[in-house]
Amino acid sequence: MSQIKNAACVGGGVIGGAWVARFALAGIDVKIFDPHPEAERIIGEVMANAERAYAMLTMAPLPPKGKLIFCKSIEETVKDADWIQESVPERLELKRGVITQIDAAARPDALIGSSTSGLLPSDLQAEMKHPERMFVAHPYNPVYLLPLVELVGGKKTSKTTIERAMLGVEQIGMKGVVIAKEIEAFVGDRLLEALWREALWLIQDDICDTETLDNVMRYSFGMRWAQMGLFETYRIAGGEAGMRHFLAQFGPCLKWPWTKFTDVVDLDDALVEKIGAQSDAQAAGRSIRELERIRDENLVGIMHALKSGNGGEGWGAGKLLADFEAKLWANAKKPEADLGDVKPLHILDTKVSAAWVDYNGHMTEHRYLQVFGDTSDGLLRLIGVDLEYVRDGHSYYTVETHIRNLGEAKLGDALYSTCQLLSSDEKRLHLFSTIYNAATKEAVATAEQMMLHVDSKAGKSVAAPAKVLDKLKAITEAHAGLPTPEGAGRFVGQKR
Ligand SMILES: NC(=O)C1=CN([C@@H]2O[C@H](COP(=O)(O)OP(=O)(O)OC[C@H]3O[C@@H](n4cnc5c(N)ncnc54)[C@H](O)[C@@H]3O)[C@@H](O)[C@H]2O)C=CC1
Ligand SMILES: C[N+](C)(C)CC(=O)CC(=O)[O-]
Repeated sequence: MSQIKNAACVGGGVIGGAWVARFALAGIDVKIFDPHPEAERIIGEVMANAERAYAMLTMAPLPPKGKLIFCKSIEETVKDADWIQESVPERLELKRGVITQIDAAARPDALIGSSTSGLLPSDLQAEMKHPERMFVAHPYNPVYLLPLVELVGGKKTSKTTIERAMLGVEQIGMKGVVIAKEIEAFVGDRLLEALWREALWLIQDDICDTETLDNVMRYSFGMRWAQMGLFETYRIAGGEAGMRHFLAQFGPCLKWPWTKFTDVVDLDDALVEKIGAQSDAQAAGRSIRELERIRDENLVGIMHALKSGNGGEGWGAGKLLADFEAKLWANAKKPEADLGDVKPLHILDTKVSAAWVDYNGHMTEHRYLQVFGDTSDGLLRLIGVDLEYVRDGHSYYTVETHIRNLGEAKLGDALYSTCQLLSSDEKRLHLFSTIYNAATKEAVATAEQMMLHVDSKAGKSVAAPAKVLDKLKAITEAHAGLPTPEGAGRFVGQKR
């Protein structure tokens, strides 16, 4: 499949809005059709949450954000799209009608995915003229952060369509899994349905309340599931004899009356009110958007932890994030600069995200180090020390940093950083970076740093190769004519 350049989202609610964000943050223009009078506001709020989450998730250079274009009809929305994602309410007749309407207006080579939680693709594609290009692409909320998409073909879906869909979801940083046979609710939602039914019985029968049930999950097996899933968890639970022992020991329990979920609880008004009241108490006055932001921060933290898991190779969603970031760096515009320019190099442009703001209402201290770290990374890429160079076993390590905070940076402030080389030799790189407020041009912080070129396998400093030193020399000589930055050579402490 050629790259997705234009996407279309029909339905922009909880899921459709998050698909919009996922496509747009992957640099893809998105046309949207949703008759809801508040659709633009709702999708704008989802987009803001998504951008906040991505600012926490990665410092890799995202492509320029795709345009969001709100359309007045399905036809206008889908006519130029490479990928069309349907996310209207879970009603078969409504979905079938919308998908048939999409099919009639879409380009012959367009892919048509449905976000349905459990309807069969064969049923959805029944009235299409070109059913071969329709499939289920079932995501998990929030689509802009949870990478999994269940790809399910119907009786008339072509093999090529599923292959193209796999490439498409990979392009936007997601993990496509192909479900071998269509079945209602596919895999994830069947598992979730069983858990959900049992949970409702436990609340109905006053075994526990919603907070207790959620705590049982989040302080125990919920954490296991986030990285080991079910079967790997149980393999380990079988001890040295592994899965076969686990099955032998816990197989018989399956016949004991441990669960009731084969019967569906009667969601009568009393139970709805009981669950609603307990859920309200749990939320403790937090709005949905506030809960979404807490959820997103937690999900980012989990993915960061998994990114360094498995001995640093990454695990599960963390490895997927690492692979996606490597692609972002590889696809990023190669930094260009006139290395002989007699002025500090302009390296990084960024914006203070909500995740960077602390209880003092301004950018918190460790985020300055993050920006200075990304600034020195930007300088290193300019002299050819990029991920490929690092993979070849050499790098520059920072061995000393002195940061001065000169002012405050507030939520939403646009910032940029510059870098001046104070000196360099075959092993050392002495640099002075400054973060400026892009609007006022005032310096908000400086960092003086010493970096050492290393053989990362041997774990010792070695001379950098000529191809790097030549570039370093050009910059150092150009910067030799600059005034020594105010603050260079400073140390922490009061004047004696
Ligand atoms: N909410 C969730 O946790 C998940 C939902 N899904 C599936 O995603 C689909 C959408 O669900 P949600 O986003 O939760 O629902 P939602 O109610 O939040 O959003 C549905 C949107 O569709 C719009 N809409 C209604 N008729 C339309 C039409 N004819 N054309 C265009 N837009 C129309 C509505 O205005 C609304 O904004 C469903 O199939 C659902 O099963 C999938 C994964 C998770
Ligand atoms: C509750 N639900 C069936 C809509 C859930 C899903 O479809 C997937 C998810 O995000 O949990």
